[in-house]
Amino acid sequence: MPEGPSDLELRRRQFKAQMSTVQTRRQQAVCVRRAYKRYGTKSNPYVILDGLNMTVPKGAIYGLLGASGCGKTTLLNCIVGRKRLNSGEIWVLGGTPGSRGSGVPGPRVGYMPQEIALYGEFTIRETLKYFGWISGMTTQQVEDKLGFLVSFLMLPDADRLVKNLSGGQQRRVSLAATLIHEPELLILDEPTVGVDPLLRQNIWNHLVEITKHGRTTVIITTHYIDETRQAHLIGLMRGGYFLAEESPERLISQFGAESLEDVFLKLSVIQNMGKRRRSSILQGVTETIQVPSGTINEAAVIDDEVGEISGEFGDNVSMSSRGGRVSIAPEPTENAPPELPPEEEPPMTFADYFKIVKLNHMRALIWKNFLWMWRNAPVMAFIIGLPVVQTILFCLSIGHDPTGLPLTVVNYELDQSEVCKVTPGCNSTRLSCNYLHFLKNRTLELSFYENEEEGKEKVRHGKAWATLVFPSNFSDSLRSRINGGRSVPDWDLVTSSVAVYQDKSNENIGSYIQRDLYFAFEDFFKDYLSSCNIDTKVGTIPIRWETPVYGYGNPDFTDFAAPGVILTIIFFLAVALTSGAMLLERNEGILERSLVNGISGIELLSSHVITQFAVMFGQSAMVLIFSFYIFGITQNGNLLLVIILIVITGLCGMCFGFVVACSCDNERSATYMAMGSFLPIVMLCGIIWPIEAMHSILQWISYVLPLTKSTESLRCILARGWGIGTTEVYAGFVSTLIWIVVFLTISILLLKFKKG
Ligand SMILES: Nc1ncnc2c1ncn2[C@@H]1O[C@H](COP(=O)(O)OP(=O)(O)OP(=O)(O)O)[C@@H](O)[C@H]1O
Repeated sequence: MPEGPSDLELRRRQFKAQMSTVQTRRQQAVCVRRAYKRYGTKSNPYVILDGLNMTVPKGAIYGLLGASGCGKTTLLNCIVGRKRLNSGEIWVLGGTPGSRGSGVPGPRVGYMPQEIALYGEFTIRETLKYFGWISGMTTQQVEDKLGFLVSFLMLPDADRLVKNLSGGQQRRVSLAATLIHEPELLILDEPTVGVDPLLRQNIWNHLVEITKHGRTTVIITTHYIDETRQAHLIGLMRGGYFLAEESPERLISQFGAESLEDVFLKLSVIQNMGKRRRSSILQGVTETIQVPSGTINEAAVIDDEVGEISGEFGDNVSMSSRGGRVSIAPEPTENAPPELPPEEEPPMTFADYFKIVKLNHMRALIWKNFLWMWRNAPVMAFIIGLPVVQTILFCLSIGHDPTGLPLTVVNYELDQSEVCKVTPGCNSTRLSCNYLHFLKNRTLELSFYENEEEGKEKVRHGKAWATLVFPSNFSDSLRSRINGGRSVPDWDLVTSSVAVYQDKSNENIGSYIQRDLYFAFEDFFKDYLSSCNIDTKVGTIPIRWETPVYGYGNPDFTDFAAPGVILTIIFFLAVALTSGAMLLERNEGILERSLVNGISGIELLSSHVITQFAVMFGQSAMVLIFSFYIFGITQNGNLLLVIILIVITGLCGMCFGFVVACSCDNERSATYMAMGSFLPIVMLCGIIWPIEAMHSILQWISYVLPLTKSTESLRCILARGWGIGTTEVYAGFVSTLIWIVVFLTISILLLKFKKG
């Protein structure tokens, strides 16, 4: 008894020819017309899609075949709305991908990219939960589907971490994540790579099963050409267009070939010859290898001459069979036609502006981010601990007075081999030694030499920072200078001074030595005057230093630098953390996958802001505790203001991190961008040196940098105890908030428009 038509054959018969109009194209699952896509520049284009037409009827399994690098993934990315065509049209499930109301990208589409695109630190269950949640499923629905997928795809225990699975198992988890929410359109980029033949057959059976009722459509790319025999339609892609778009059986029978591989080979030969010798040879070739009329895209063969590729080929019509125009489309049914998205994008209602985030998306994203942090606890501990380490290093190493600086002394007042000893009293003849005693108290290291040349030699060789030379009658001359009044001879004025030969190559050390010499002299002189019963005030310069209005009598560079350093640490660690997390997400393909599932740029950024806010809060708290309570950095202001300023600076850093991640394609360029911005910002925002000392043009640049105003503001709060009512203080808050808005806007625009 003859066997009846198989299930597959019955399904294929449903795809019947009809005229192609915009309305019929919108009825297809996917319809691509005159797609042109190039990479590279206009002057040096690398054309990937060159007038490609494609028609995928609803309920079909469409096998997309072509050599590696021919542009299959690019085409699929354009279909799911992640890449833009340079010209041409695409309808997906009746709408234009990316337009409002089309539902694409969104849960109507399931996209399995070529790369694994999963978090290695998640278990299979957690992975499916994440993708289920973002598609609007409940946890229970995910659990119900999980069991089926695990057994159908022969996955190991659902609580195994993805990173511990084999490559093939990981691909199957990726497939499960695409199937979990039963989308209307499944786009699978090489799902069967690394899958054993039995499971491959199971996957195909499953695809046949889910497409049976016409609700689900599948586009699948594969390198195993012959497995697409089970597809309803296959498109053979080469050189930027389809050589053929037909049912596999028809192709095989029309070409008299044994396999689809043979068909592809023959079509490729025809295309090559066409390219070499143009259409004139077409006839000969088709005669030789008996190519059936109406099968090949002749436009593809003779493209050089005709120029415009037939817009009708995607409707499964060759130029030679134009009379009998057909297109593959589902048979019109008695039932009402499927509901299509609106042709024009509906205008935004007032309420739409407030529906910028979906709760299920936010929940899934935040849960995923926290789970990632939890699974990477050592990394997170390092990230939270790093600012503390930086703060400790800063407080211990920057701004303190240098100690133990070596000086050489040549004292001609001493007899040969006499040791320099303190000799108290008004008539002391060793006042030089008394002065040197005060110098030693200021932690300078003194070493004595017999003559000036030897002392200077030490300075020249970098062994000492200065040499001091005391004249032989220093004490007597000094006394004469004090007692002589107007009649002091010039000679006594000269010999009562100490000559200093300094190495001033180091500005800071040079200044510290000068300061110590002055201060030590003041102390010595007061001591001397009191031993002579003279009022010590006579020995001071006639300027009285009263208690400072702000700060201390002996200013500390640590206090000056601390506000800028604290804000820089918080800002740049937030940059590193955010850009790192986003680049990881993007480079592993998870970002792309989430965006295809309908996650918006705003949702993605908001979820990162929320999760990393928690991290930043921890970082800020630790920095505050260490700076103010352990190292005692001056804090005269309102602590709440300090906390708010530090937190919004971290937020600003986070937003800059988004810009870095969105504008750089890999970690290396992100590192360059972060470094490239770090150094100028640190130099110009007044942390190291007062802005007033900069070149006037740089001062202007400095004022618009993100950390300048906030550093000044924090300094005013900490050192002066000013409140938010002061211009200098609120300017820091306003400038930081403006930068947050600027960075966020740039990131959202980059996420939206930076597509291929
Ligand atoms: N962003 C890009 N910039 C420049 N060239 C690109 C870019 N993406 C892809 N290409 C190039 O475009 C061509 C088509 O790439 P595509 O990934 O679409 O091929 P494919 O058919 O999917 O290949 P395979 O089967 O190996 O996955 C390749 O030569 C690739 O190098």
